[in-house]
Amino acid sequence: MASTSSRTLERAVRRALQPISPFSSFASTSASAIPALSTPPPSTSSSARRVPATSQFHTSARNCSAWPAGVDAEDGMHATMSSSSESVEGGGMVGGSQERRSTRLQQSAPIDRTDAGNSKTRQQLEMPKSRPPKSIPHLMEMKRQGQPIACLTAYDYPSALSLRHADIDICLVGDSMANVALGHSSTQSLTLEATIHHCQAVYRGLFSPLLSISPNTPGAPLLLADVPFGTFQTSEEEGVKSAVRLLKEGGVDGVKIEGGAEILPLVRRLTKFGIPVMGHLGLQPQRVSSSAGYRLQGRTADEAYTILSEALALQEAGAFSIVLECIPNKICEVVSKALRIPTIGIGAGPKADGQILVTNDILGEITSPWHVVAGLAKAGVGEVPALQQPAPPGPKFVRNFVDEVLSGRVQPRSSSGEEDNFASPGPAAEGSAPVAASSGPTGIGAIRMAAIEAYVDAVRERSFPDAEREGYKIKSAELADFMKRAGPLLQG
Ligand SMILES: Nc1nc(=O)c2c([nH]1)NC[C@@H]1CN(c3ccc(C(=O)N[C@@H](CCC(=O)O)C(=O)O)cc3)CN21
Ligand SMILES: CC(C)C(=O)C(=O)O
Repeated sequence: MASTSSRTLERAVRRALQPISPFSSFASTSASAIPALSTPPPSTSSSARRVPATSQFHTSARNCSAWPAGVDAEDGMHATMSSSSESVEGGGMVGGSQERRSTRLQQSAPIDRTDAGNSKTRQQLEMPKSRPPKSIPHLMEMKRQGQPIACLTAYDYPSALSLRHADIDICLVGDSMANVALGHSSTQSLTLEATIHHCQAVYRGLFSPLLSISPNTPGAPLLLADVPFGTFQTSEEEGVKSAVRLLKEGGVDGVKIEGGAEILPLVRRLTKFGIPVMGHLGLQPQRVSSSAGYRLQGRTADEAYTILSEALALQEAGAFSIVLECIPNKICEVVSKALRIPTIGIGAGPKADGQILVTNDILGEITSPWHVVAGLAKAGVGEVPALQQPAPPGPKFVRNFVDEVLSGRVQPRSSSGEEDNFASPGPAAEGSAPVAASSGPTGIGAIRMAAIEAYVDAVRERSFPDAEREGYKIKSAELADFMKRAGPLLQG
C-alpha cells in the first residue's frame, strides 16, 4: 500500500518503473523496420513480444496488414500519409471491423496511385505487417486451449492506448462508465449517444494509425460496447437499431447485453444478422433497483440453476461469450464447463475462461465521493461527520494493480536496459527529431501502463483472481442441490 512518506513512495516508484520502457515493446529490434520515425530506439534489446500461441487462429478477413492511412490525423504522420476524406456512411465514424477498415482504406486512401497496377504496393514493400487483431475464432480457440482471456474496460483515448499496449484480448466500453467516468450513481442513466461518443474516443486509441509503425505492436483487441439501459427493452427493433448504431457510429465489433431469457429473441436476431453478442448474467447492474443493491448472485440452488440454463440458452441463441458477474466460484466453474463459448468472469473466481475488471478500479482511481471524504478524514482535515461509519469497501473481487507494481510484488513485464524512465525527458534540442521512438510516457502514464500489463500477465498466468480472497463461496447444501438439478442440463 502507498501509506508511505512521499520520499519512500518516490523511491518505490523509481524501483518499480526503472526497468520499464513502455514503448520498448513497440520498438523493433532493427531501426529500419520502423519506417517513418527517424530516431532509432536507444535500446535494441531483443524485446520481441510474446506472440500468443493461438495467433494463427485469426480469420484472414480481419488480418489487416495494410497501413491504415488517413484514418485520423496523428501528429506529423498525416502529412506523410494521404489526405483522405472522412466520409463514412452512418454518421462520420470510421468503420468497425478490420474488414471494413481495410475496405474503406482501399476506397478512400490509396497511398500512391502510381503503384496501383504493381503486384507489390509501396505498403507491402516498406511497411511492416502489424499483428493480427483478436477475433472471435481466436477467443474460441483460447478457450479450447485453456488460455485465459484478459479483458478490461476503456472509456477514453488514453486508456485505449494503454490497453492496446498491454495486449489485452477484449476491450469493453462498459456502462460502468456511467459510474466511474460520468459520476452517475447507476448505469441506468447512460445514454446511447454518450456510449457512442466514448466508443469513438476508444476506437481512436485502439486503432491509431501510428500504432502500425512497429510490427511488435500487439494485435488490437476485440472492441465491444454495452447496449445501454432503456435502448433495447422497448422492442426488438429498437435493440437492433441501438446495436447497429454502436457498430456503425461507435466502431465496435460487437455488443454486450445484460439479461437472460427476456433478451433471447434480440440475441437471435442480432447474431443472425452477423452482429456478435456477448451475454451478461449474474449481477446485472442495470437491474440494481430491483435486485436490492450490488449483491452476490446465484447463491441458492434455484438462482444458480437459472444462471446455468440462461447461459445455455444464450449460447444457443448465438452469443459468442458470456460475462458472469459476482457469482460463486463453483457455479462459474460448472457454467464454464457446460458452455462451448468462453465465459468472462468478474467476481466469479478463477475458473472462468477469461477475466474482466473495471480499469479505473485496478488503477485505484477515485471513483466515488467516499474516496474524497475518506481521504480528508485520513489527512485529519477537521471534522468529517459522515465517517463515523467507515466508507463502504469496494467489491472484494477488485485488485489494485498500481499497488502491486509500486510495492514490487509484481515484476514489470519487459526489461529493456538502464535508462531511467522515471526521469522526465528534457526539453527537445533544437533541430532534433520531433518524436523519439524511445520517449515513452512518464508519471501517471507509465504507472498506468505498468499496472495494466501486470493485470494482463496475472490473468494469463492465473495468479488473478485468488479463489479465496477475490472469489465467493456457496453453501455446500445449495451446491449439492444445484448439481443434482443441473445433471440433465450437463449431459447434453
Ligand atoms: N467502479 C465500479 N466497479 C465495478 O465493478 C462496477 C461499477 N463500478 N459499477 C457497476 C457495477 C457495480 N458493481 C459492483 C459494485 C459493488 C459490489 C460489491 O460491493 N459486492 C460485495 C458483495 C456483497 C455480497 O452480496 O456479499 C462484495 O463484497 O464484493 C459488487 C459489484 C460492479 N460494477
Ligand atoms: C465490468 C463489466 C463486465 C461491465 O459490465 C461494465 O463495465 O459495465
